[in-house]
Amino acid sequence: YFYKIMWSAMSQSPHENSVFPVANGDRQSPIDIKTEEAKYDPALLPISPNYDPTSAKVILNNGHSTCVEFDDTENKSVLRGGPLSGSYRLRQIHFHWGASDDIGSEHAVDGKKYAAELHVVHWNSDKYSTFVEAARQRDGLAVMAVFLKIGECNSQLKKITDRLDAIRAKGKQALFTNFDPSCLLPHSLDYWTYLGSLTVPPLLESVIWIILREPITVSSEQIAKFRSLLCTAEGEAACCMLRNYRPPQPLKGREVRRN
Ligand SMILES: CCCSc1c(F)c(F)c(S(=O)(=O)NC)c(F)c1F
Ligand SMILES: [Zn+2]
Repeated sequence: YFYKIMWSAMSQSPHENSVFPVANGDRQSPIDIKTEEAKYDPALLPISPNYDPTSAKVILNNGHSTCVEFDDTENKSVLRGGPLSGSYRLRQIHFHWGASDDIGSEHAVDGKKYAAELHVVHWNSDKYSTFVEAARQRDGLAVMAVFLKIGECNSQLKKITDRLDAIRAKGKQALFTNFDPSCLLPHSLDYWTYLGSLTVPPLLESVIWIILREPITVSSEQIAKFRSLLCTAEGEAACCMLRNYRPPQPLKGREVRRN
């Protein structure tokens, strides 16, 4: 239901700012990370993802991205450490990309954009009972972001891109289990962190962002497969999902820290 509210609102207005005043809020995402201004914080712990592959359930096309959803009825797959207090339970992963390989990520690094960006979405299951409740709290969500740059084919991402043909139209889903999203993380888990928001309506300012500094490598053909997804349902005039990233938003005095 929350999901439907989120996405239906997106189709109501051509301009998010008019429908969602929070779009002009003080902690909007994404941002352009100015590496020289990021402050080293010795108190920041290493991040500790601990995912059970059996918690993966389905892969789906929601009309705005492809996502893999996980069973979050218990603390089977959690993220701890880093800037977080307590356990954040894995909810879903999804991707953002652009119409060409020179753009596509949501966050930028010193003005540089990557070809795509993976988001691993978690919610604060220590303090809140559900994802929907957590999504309305300032410390409710933790999203780990991984940049995707163009190079060799990524054999781990292939587990996802090989399934996209089965979920080409909006609303399609397929069983997808025995998958640990750690397989999509880079060797180094060094990160930047800042307080931000969802990057899709309702743009809730409830996200603790953890942006991994090392990108992973994927092939141009793999990103092209994302663009072949449809943002339209079966029976509707087909429209390809060519891009789904929000541009960087004003920092408004926020601090970006690094470990
Ligand atoms: C199940 C309800 C939506 S879960 C979700 C999502 F689908 C999404 F796209 C983003 S995002 O803003 O785009 N990226 C961080 C989120 F933060 C989310 F929490
Ligand atoms: Zn996202």
